[in-house]
Amino acid sequence: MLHITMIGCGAIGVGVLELLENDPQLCVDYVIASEGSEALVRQRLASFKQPPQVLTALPADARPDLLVECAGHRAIEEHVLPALERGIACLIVSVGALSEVGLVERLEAAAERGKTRIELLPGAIGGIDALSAAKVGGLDAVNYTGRKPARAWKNTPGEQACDLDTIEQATVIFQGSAREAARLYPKNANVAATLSLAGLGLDRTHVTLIADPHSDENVHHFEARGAFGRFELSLRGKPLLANPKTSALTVYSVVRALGNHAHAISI
Ligand SMILES: NC(=O)C1=CN([C@@H]2O[C@H](COP(=O)(O)OP(=O)(O)OC[C@H]3O[C@@H](n4cnc5c(N)ncnc54)[C@H](O)[C@@H]3O)[C@@H](O)[C@H]2O)C=CC1
Ligand SMILES: O=C([O-])CC(=O)C(=O)O
Repeated sequence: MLHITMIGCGAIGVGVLELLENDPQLCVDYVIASEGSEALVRQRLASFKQPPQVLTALPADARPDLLVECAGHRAIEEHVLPALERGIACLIVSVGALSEVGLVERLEAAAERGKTRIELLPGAIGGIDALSAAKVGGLDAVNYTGRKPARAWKNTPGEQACDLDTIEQATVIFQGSAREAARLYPKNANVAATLSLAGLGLDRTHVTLIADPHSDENVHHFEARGAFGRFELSLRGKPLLANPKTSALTVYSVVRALGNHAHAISI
């Protein structure tokens, strides 16, 4: 059985715990919550048969097989870097955090010192295997378009680009590099950052973001061209009820990745 520590227990975390509850090969022993939110998280987990222990930091003597981050950018600094130094393998869902200058190098150095590994999860997007394989032969262009319901862009610079409450047509709220998208839209830039890391990098991946008042899906579309040929992928993700910014596929991506570590065959 694999012993897991989960960082963050919001929309993704609860979804993952629900799906793992009856898996005999995976056990989440600890959930690490942010300071002050422990009681709320315990309440969220009250209906579980064997709820994980809720703490604000991993105990010094804990030695999980895997640590999975489902929390947000700050948690990488707070929990993932120290865990890597301790030799704990980490799975990261907040891939957008890696667009911060120098963070990739710090994660690599911490994993090397701890003689362990970091796995960046595909989350809300697919085709990352094909894109990173295509990169081996050389890529010429990667263009990504993220289209979400207007309400998903609340509290982002999208509010300055248009009136999200009254737009009647799908409206482009951003066009530029993945680096700029990550800076301006940190909570919506995970897919752009993942495509950049697998493909052409933050400066050469072109991003378009759209607020769509008629959509209730998170639509991720990208096109890649290179020596391998060309492919495009369009993924119409259903948002989670608990957080409309997050696609349900992200939960399944975490469960798949954990299962691949525990089961005899990984796919
Ligand atoms: N790779 C991908 O495709 C996607 C990645 N994400 C990332 O996953 C993260 C979580 O998403 P949701 O569960 O929908 O968000 P959420 O807001 O529902 O839940 C996040 C939870 O993490 C907790 N948290 C925040 N900082 C923490 C810290 N430093 N230590 C411990 N707990 C902390 C919060 O209190 C909250 O309970 C997002 O911030 C986003 O960056 C989200 C969607 C797709
Ligand atoms: O669709 C999602 O779940 C999240 C998303 O767009 C992103 O962070 O890039």
